[in-house]
Amino acid sequence: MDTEPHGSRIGVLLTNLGTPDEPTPAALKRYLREFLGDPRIVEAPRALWWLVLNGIILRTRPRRSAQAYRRVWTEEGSPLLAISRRQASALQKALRERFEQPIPVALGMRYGNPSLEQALAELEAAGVERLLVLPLYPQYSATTTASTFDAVSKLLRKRRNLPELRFVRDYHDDARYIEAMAHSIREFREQRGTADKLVLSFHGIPRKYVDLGDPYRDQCARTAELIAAKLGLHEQEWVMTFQSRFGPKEWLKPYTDKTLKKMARSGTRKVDLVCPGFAVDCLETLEENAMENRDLFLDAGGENFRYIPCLNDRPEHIAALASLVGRQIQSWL
Ligand SMILES: C=CC1=C(C)c2cc3[nH]c(cc4nc(cc5[nH]c(cc1n2)c(C)c5CCC(=O)O)C(CCC(=O)O)=C4C)c(C)c3C=C
Ligand SMILES: [Fe+2]
Ligand SMILES: [Fe+2]
Repeated sequence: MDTEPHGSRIGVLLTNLGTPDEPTPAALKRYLREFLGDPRIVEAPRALWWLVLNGIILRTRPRRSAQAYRRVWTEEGSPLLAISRRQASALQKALRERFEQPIPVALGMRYGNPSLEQALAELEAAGVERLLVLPLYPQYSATTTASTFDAVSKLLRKRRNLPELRFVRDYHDDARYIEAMAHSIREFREQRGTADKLVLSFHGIPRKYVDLGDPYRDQCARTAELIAAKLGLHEQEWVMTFQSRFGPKEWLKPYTDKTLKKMARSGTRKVDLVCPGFAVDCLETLEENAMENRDLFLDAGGENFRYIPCLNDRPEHIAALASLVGRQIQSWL
């Protein structure tokens, strides 16, 4: 982290969801207990949910999830964490170049490690008095963005001397983010040819949350439309879907897996799939899409399934994030 002292002492807390420390049932149990215990993630009567979580889910899911994580684990550890670290250091470098002063960037995960507490302590130690929180969720959802806000404000409750605070709510229609997404898809297709259909797959949430006012689905739809428009795609050349369903209740539709199966059965041969809502490749993109959903599409009669990686630490992504930060901290400079 950039710690050279400077008058303005602006800092950025870059956050993402988090990941288990190891791909083992024990580590998964710790991670899932924290994650699924968050009332923003599962809105259910607490006592009842505690029983279901501890009595059923945490007895079975950690083993299954650990197996899935093992399929994507790298020498550097969890992809989400390894890539996020690269992102944070690239962003810090870009900010220093752009604003000609050190702007420390600390990485904190909503669940697991490095924790938000560790990241806030790093920034405090660097003398940061003006803090920008940037959750890497392009589309706002109470389950993710608001949950990060809850956790940061809870931690700041312990401080006597608060920093001046800004919080990025979302950047679903940010021109540089949309352009970075379109550029990455265009580049992929220029190198490898164009498929019959582009699937833009977002993480789902329970449908009820949207019915109660979560703007997530509308923001995903807007992002998808903007990317498709930037690529000059016709209506029949792309589709927005929602993945990673959890539990028996209805989630946002159309579901990614069911859509892929239907497409394969009705004659779509070549599919490209991209995940604009994930700033970083992770279990949900690398295992669920690039492995499970690929198999599903091919088994149902599809010929070619190509997964287009997330923006990760691509230079256009880092530049888009740096310009987002720039807009937020303009009056602090
Ligand atoms: C139980 C409900 C869940 C909601 C609501 C939910 C929303 C949500 N999640 C992300 C991003 C990610 N989720 C990831 C993993 C993951 N998600 C859930 C459940 C819900 N997510 C679970 C149980 C898991 C863990 C894995 C598993 O056991 O299946 C990840 C990947 C983390 C990694 O380590 O790689 C991300 C990223 C968003 C954006 C979102 C709402 C918009
Ligand atoms: Fe999730
Ligand atoms: Fe999943």
